[in-house]
Amino acid sequence: MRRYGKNPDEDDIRVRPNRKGNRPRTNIRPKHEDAADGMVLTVDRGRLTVLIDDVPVIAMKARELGRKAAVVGDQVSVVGDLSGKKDTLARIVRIGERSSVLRRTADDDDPYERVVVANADQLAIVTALADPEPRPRMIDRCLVAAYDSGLDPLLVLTKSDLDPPDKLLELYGALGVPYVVTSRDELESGAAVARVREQLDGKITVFVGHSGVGKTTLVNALVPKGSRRTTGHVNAVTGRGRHTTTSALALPLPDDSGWVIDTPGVRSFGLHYVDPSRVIHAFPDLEPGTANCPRACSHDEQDCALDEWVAQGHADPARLYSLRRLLATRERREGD
Ligand SMILES: Nc1nc2c(ncn2[C@@H]2O[C@H](COP(=O)(O)OP(=O)(O)OP(=O)(O)O)[C@@H](O)[C@H]2O)c(=O)[nH]1
Ligand SMILES: [Zn+2]
Repeated sequence: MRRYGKNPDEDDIRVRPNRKGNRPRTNIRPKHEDAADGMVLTVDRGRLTVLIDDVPVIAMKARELGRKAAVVGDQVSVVGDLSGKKDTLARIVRIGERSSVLRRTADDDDPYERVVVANADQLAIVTALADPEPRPRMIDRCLVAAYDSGLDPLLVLTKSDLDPPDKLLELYGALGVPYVVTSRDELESGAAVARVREQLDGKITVFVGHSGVGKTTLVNALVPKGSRRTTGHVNAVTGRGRHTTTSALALPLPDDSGWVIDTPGVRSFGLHYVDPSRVIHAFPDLEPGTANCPRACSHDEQDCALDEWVAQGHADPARLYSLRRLLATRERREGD
């Protein structure tokens, strides 16, 4: 016999005995009416940390959700033990509609796309100006991922004490990507942090960058220990640091001024899924020129109407050149 109460299953639509008789019960209850809403901070081997009313709660996905995975940044509804106490495990019963999804495939040939982060507004592409040398193709691939996902890109150029940013900025000038430049001195004085924060204000920003570019240094400066209250506990639970986790981790900026989502180990983005027609949305000056393109035009082929559009003076040739350079990064080359 199934009993109501101990482990209430919200899908159960049987009429609850109404001993007091003062509240009419219906057997058509909304699903999971008592669920609490929160945001996924990190995922570790099927265990998700969800921030609910400032309390990090460990939860797993309810079976009824099927194959759909909840990812960092997802807004979810949770039932069960929400105390956040050790060894408790709540259940995620609903994943909210996503305003954006940042996807990648492990490889360009890998048709299985993974959603890395949901609901982010901005992608901060962290690149060192030297040590390690900047890799423009890697930056381009990240830009394509941002444009494809509908995230605003932001270039964060670190280590300007080692090399000036001029050359790189020239390369990205035509794209009009916003940027901030940081150096060791400015990190220490706080000037760099203030400048970066300005760009993050009120937004959910995903930080990507490959090893050694200074991402950890920057994130630590942006999100000081004191404002990690919520995730200090998480770290103890997920053991981040003790073993490597493949998940992103959401960290609150001080004074509720936004979120930083740190992504370990995203060296590049497999771009298997990218649809040129979504990327072109990021080029509103070129987009009208695609009206005469052949069907499913890659915008990087002989019959593409954009050459004509630019030749007629409707847009800057440098913009078309940049678009094509970005689209070309979909073909993986050695070193990507
Ligand atoms: N010269 C200089 N060095 C910096 C700057 N920022 C960070 N570094 C150094 O660069 C090295 C790498 O910095 P991290 O913050 O660990 O880089 P990361 O991108 O997080 O790298 P992983 O931890 O390997 O993922 C460290 O030795 C930092 O001290 C900077 O602005 N200027
Ligand atoms: Zn075209």
